[in-house]
Amino acid sequence: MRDDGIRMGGLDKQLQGRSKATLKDVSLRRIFALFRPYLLPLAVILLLALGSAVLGLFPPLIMKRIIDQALAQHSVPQLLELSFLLVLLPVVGGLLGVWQNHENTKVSQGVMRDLRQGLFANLQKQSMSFFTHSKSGELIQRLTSDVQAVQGVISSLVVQSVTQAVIVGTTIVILFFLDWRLALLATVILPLFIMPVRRVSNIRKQLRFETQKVRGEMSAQLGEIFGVSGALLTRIFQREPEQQRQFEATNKQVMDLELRLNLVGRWYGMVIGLLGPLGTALIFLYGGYNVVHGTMTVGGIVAFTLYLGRLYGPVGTLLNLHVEAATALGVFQRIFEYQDAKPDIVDAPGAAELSDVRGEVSFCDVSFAYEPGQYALRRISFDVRPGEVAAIVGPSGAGKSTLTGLLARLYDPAEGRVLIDGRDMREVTLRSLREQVAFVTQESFMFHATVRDNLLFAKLDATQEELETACRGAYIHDLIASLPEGYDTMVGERGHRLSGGERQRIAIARAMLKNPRILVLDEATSHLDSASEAYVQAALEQLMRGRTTLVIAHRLSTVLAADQIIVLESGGLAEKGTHSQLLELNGLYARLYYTQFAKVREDGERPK
Ligand SMILES: Nc1ncnc2c1ncn2[C@@H]1O[C@H](COP(=O)(O)OP(=O)(O)OP(=O)(O)O)[C@@H](O)[C@H]1O
Repeated sequence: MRDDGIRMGGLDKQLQGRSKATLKDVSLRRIFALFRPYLLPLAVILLLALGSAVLGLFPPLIMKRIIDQALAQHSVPQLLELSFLLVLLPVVGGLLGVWQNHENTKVSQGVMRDLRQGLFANLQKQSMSFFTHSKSGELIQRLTSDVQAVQGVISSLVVQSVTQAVIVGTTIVILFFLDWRLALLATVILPLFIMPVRRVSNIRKQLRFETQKVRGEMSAQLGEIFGVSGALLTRIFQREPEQQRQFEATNKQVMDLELRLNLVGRWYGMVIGLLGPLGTALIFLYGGYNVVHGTMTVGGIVAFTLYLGRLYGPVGTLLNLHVEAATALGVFQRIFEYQDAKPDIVDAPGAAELSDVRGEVSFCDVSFAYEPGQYALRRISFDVRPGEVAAIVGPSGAGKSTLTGLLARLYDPAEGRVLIDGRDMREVTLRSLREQVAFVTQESFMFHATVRDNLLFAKLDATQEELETACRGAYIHDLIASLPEGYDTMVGERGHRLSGGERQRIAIARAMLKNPRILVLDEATSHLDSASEAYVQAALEQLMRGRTTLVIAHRLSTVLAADQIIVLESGGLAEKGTHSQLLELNGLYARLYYTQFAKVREDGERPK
């Protein structure tokens, strides 16, 4: 016990030091607010619990009567009657218990559903920067097992605390009613056990927070390692042993934390366990003395010790509840953290609908930084007229993807404005803006669902005819039709059963279904063979027809066909103009042309 105490003291300090930085106090009011929609079932639960508590008060009194009256008077009818009551009361209590348990589960499951729903809704509102800063495994952990972890506490917090308090209260009254001196003796030892509870609770709260955090890290690790891309990378580089070691380390951390969590409070549990025997011994000593002197009956002592069980048991439970509830606060803290995450890209107050879009895009002095002070784009200005194609070129890391991301308001510029048809994007609703913009990137994500579902993602109410028209336009219909179940064929996670070019063409069909005015394309670099690339190219040409297009260009034909070329370098606008204008300048574009694009020409493409 001493050993635990010493260890706990060290840990206590260590965790308290850390807690200042990481843990805000989670208000109980906020937790109770979760139960507001369930006031009626809660009232039923409390009534049932009170009923059980009151029923539980009778057996010791009945036993007292059996010993002191029925047995003393040798009355068999009285004995039968009282024994029958001794059976009847627990049966009724048991039935109430079953009902209460059912209501409990309904409320706790309801609260958990609400928590998950709220978290999910808030995560859906977050901008892309939230997701680039989080690990998906960790998000899943908070939504699932963190929420699950509060289940036990939800019912204990609400129901147990009240019922146990009622049992303690009524039992103390009865004890004093039976014999005030004995009652005093039985209750004076209680404060001894209450004192350390706060400290134990705090340590457990911190440890629970830590444990869930490490569990979150573990989920994140697993999500990456066993995701298709991660699994592939691991196998190619044969990093299985290292990952095994990393996992072992996290796994051990979880185990150690759980062990510490279990250890803290074990000695305390043992002390609470001593409460009953200690109290009973005192009562038998003092009560027995009174029986010897004829001032108390044997039935009185028996009833008294039975009530003691009803006093010490619930006191122990209440104290433990405090500890358990505090432990759960650590988990609530993690859940609330995500519930409180404020989305940074939201509709401005009074934002208007963007309708009848012509498709004019303007960047006016736009600067952007992912991290404060580190600009990924600096003072970019250009205009693209409706239906025009702007090719964006530049060395790797120049800011091409960042620039296109601003167009769908995945991020907001730090300075300057992005305009569509002369209107600042931030003045229109996100929904109406994003309806007008479609992306086709190199990595075309497919959900693990049928081809049809993946297509319908772009337009939920599209008819089969619309799907087929789009797929024909994207040169993918024949392939889909040849799959075993046609449009109802499942595609694996990330569409891995389809080739890169096929996935891209499905993505193009998806964009066609969406039918936006503005298009953002990230051209495939080299992972497509020439036949596949020809299909993708033809599909893209169909898609671009009549739409304003910003294309991160890697192909010579694209830059040649573009109405203007925007050349980026280290986040700045280096040059802009047509192919021939830029070649004349003999600057960065000319250099790129002779190194990057001329290489493509050697591969068979011919400049016009
Ligand atoms: N989520 C992010 N957080 C922080 N920095 C980022 C993030 N995404 C990109 N960057 C940085 O911003 C700069 C521009 O990146 P961007 O992806 O826009 O370049 P790019 O021109 O598209 O490159 P590439 O042709 O290699 O795809 C780079 O320095 C990059 O490291």
